Amino acid sequence: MGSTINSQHVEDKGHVVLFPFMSKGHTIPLLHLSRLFLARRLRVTIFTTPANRPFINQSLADTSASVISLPFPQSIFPEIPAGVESTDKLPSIDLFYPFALTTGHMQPDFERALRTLPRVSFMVSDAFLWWTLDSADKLGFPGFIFYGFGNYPMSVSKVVAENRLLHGPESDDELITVTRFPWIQITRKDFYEASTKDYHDQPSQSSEFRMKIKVANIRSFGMIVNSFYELEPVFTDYWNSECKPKVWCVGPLCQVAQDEPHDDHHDKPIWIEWLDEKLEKGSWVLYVAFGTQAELSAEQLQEIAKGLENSNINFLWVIRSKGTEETVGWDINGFEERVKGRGIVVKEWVDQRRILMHESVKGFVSHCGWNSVLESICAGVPILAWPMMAEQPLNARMVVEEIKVGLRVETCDGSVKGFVKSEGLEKMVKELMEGEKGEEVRKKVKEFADLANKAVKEGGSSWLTLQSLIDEWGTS
Ligand SMILES: O=c1ccn([C@@H]2O[C@H](COP(=O)(O)OP(=O)(O)O[C@H]3O[C@H](CO)[C@@H](O)[C@H](O)[C@H]3O)[C@@H](O)[C@H]2O)c(=O)[nH]1
Repeated sequence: MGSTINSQHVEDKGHVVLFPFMSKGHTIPLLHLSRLFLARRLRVTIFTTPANRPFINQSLADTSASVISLPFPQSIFPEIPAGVESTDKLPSIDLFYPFALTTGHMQPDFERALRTLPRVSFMVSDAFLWWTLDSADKLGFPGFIFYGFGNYPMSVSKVVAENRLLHGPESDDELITVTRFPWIQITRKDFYEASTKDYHDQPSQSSEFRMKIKVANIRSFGMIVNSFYELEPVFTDYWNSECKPKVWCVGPLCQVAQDEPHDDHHDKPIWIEWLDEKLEKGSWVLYVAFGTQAELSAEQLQEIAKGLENSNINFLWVIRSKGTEETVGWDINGFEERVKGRGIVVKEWVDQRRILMHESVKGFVSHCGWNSVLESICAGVPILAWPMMAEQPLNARMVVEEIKVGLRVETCDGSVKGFVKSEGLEKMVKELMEGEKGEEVRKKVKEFADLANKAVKEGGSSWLTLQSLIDEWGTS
């Protein structure tokens, strides 16, 4: 899992094309995967768009990966502002479907560029870029898809859909037993479709997108999954014995970064210095962050602030929500002043993995984006699960009920995506950091951290799976 892969080391054991979806949570793991291919002596070409290119160039600056950017098409949907080329820059995540559908217009440019490349052995592209499978088909190389999440949500969703389980109950909060996995109970609110404004307002865009993805699934030669066998053996076995296409678990991909050195003299952000100080004093810190997509209301942000303030726990809170200072009644400066010495708020991009790996960090309040879950597991940090959208409610169920590496935040109406009052947060933060249940999940997450580490080491399950993928499809 070396981190420096320069051109001298790369022999031509095949050529892989990668096309990540334009969203950080989808791009970051595929950049890690590209390092793994380079380390196994494959040539790598990554496709992206001009506005996303700097992030990719910077992430892979020390490698020989080639990056090609294709113009992002003018959207036929007027709501998508010109210049927006990634989901985190959308004015609202409600525009996800128009954005994703717009990418389809890149297909001609993609195919023109592919025709100029050395022979491609295989492609790994995000399933959200369904049209790339068409291109692979036309140009005669196998295409694999990547979703960015694990086998648990995929398997549960499949069983729920096939058995039309969401059609039965009268209320969105009623518990439904997942027939094939009867120890799991879900509610309609665990699913994006059934409970969001987005679905009801844009049923045609949503179903058009889902249909395209379904076809891409059928066309693909397999799914590359950012997970490891030992984390979800039941769901991986279920998928590979009863469903298609085959899944290849090659993660956790964030482990690729585990050997990356940090130049502490030249590269030490103030929040890492702050964590160092806490560590010196023997104090524990709670990390609070909700990924790159979640949109929290000003009201919800205020409740978080109050809950953290009242908890008396040390915390590092990364905020990306728009409109914090501007919102009436939200005095973030006053809040920072009051919690000075005990808590800090960061409004910039952070190296999340570095924070989670810091020895002072002993808990993570997370929206349960799959990358955050894996990064927390790898760092041995237990999670306070607070799912907000997409497959996050299912990830939260897995974290809390299946692998038991976290607790769930208390919502005021008890539902999976309900509003969280300061008291509900304060209570569960204390339980995670100081309580008995917190201690149990802390112990459990360390066991999985160990398994994750073994999975990616030479001879481990993910290491072997990647090798068999390359042996089967790599050599051109
Ligand atoms: O300041 C920041 C903010 C984020 N990150 C990284 O960005 C990624 C965020 O990914 P994730 O935790 O999965 O959250 P989202 O950005 O919300 O991810 C989207 O994509 C995921 C993968 O498909 C899904 O699981 C989520 O539901 C979906 O919201 C992680 O690697 C973080 O470490 C940073 O390094 N610094």
